[in-house]
Amino acid sequence: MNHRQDKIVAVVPAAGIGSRMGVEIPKQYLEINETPILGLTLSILLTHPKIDKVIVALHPQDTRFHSLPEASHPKLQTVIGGGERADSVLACLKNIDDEAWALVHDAARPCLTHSDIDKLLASREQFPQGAILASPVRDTMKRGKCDGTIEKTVCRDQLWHALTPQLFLGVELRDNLSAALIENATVTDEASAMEWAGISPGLVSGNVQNIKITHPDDLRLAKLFLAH
Ligand SMILES: Nc1ccn([C@@H]2O[C@H](COP(=O)(O)OP(=O)(O)OP(=O)(O)O)[C@@H](O)[C@H]2O)c(=O)n1
Ligand SMILES: C[C@](O)(CO)[C@H](O)COP(=O)(O)O
Repeated sequence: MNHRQDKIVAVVPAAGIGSRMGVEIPKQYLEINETPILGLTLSILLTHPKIDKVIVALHPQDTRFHSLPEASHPKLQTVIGGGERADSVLACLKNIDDEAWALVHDAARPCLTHSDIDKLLASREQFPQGAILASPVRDTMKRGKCDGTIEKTVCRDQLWHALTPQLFLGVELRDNLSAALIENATVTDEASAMEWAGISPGLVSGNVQNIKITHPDDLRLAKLFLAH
């Protein structure tokens, strides 16, 4: 395919408060092996040879970012994020060239590998409209009822966990995300905005260790994964 211009801009939503983590400081500043999660995530992106620029969305009241060693990296730019993850992503997308590819990656996923980034970038040949890293569900899937019992077993064929990064042409993602938000569509990841616009993004099987740190237990898992 014609990549038009092969400029890759990483977009990192890091403006959340980490309420499910249940601690005082935003989870992206919790440390694993004495390094803040956001620092770990940024260093993976900043050291990837194909990533030209990294734009990070920060909470308006963020006081910690400037203390990270990565904060002064020449490839890095910051913007103020919004009320929801999608608003933060959109704030970043307003700062990228129309023809650049946006590689959107959660600050809270510090176990991403360069080989998974390479796999996603290479998938543009197969999925020119963009793709996401994902992992097929492994367990038997149940739909529950409000009373805590099982309504039914759900067929797990073709069910995937959506991971990040998610890769789309910046201008297309920006237009679809902004239109989906105006229409109050449910947009929990970039692919949902593209799906809303009638596009079928590709699914690229990624490393299951690329977890999102959401609950306290995830910190222990991430530490284990990063040790290997
Ligand atoms: N308004 C928001 C909300 C979330 N995020 C970012 O989006 C990523 C994934 O979101 P999630 O895990 O839900 O983070 P939080 O919103 O911080 O967590 P919680 O939902 O538990 O409050 C995180 O890197 C988070 O910082 C963001 O940039 N802007
Ligand atoms: C984008 C995401 O990480 C994909 O798994 C996820 O949707 C983020 O938000 P969530 O609220 O934790 O689902």
